[in-house]
Amino acid sequence: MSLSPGDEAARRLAASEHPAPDVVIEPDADRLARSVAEALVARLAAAQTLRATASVVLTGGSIGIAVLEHVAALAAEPVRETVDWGSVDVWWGDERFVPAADDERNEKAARRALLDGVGVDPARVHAMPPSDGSFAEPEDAAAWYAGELAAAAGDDGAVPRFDVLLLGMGPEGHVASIFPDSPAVSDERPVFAVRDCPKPPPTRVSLGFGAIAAADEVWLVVEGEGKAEAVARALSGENPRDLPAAGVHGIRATRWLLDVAAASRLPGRS
Ligand SMILES: O=C(O)[C@H](O)[C@@H](O)[C@H](O)[C@H](O)COP(=O)(O)O
Repeated sequence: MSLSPGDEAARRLAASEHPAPDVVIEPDADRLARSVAEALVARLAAAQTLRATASVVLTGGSIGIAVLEHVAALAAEPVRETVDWGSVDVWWGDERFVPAADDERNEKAARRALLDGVGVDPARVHAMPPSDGSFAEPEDAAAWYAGELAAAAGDDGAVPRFDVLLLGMGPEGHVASIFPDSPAVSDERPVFAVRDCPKPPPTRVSLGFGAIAAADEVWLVVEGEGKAEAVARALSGENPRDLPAAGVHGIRATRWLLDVAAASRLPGRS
């Protein structure tokens, strides 16, 4: 008995457990950042038409912050969709465990790029604690953040269902602060401390694979030739222990949002 195309797709989806990732390629890093910003505004606005609130998990890194800068610019343009930022829950995928005023903080960069200019509700901005806050140790900061996630999740469990979870990726395939062959790849907690991180600063707090998988959509935003090999390996099903970016999936969608350079090692692209 031959399967109809719809049956075949359902069979593949069931077999794959996760929807197949989709790949979007933009000409360069700036147009990638703007395209992701437009898509993020549309997705959050759409979520708010359904339930008045929306939730996003931000990432650090250069392209992650560039996206926020473009979102801020869009907020100043007469656009089709508008986001009620006062009803958006903002979380982080990872954070450097350094003083709050340190320029290395992902939160500080996100506030400067977007949050301080769009009227977010302070009670809905869920920053991971700094090293000069209430917690002297990153493990305690992580435990507190796990409580924040669980409180927001309510009956849904340990982690709320995020509408969009943004991730950058390092040249060796790390996402958030989950690095290859590190304890983080097998840590099943939703959030944990990371020490001796290969990317400075060395001490961080990071979501784990389980929390990332709670997102409705996971968007990996990657630019540059230096990451092309890792992109190709991730999309060819590499072991997440060796290449963490290969191990992240959204419930409904996993989107690889690339510039031409980062996509250059994909089949048919070189
Ligand atoms: O805190 C961090 O450093 C980020 O969360 C990290 O995971 C980042 O997204 C990647 O390292 C990509 O960074 P670039 O976009 O700057 O290459």
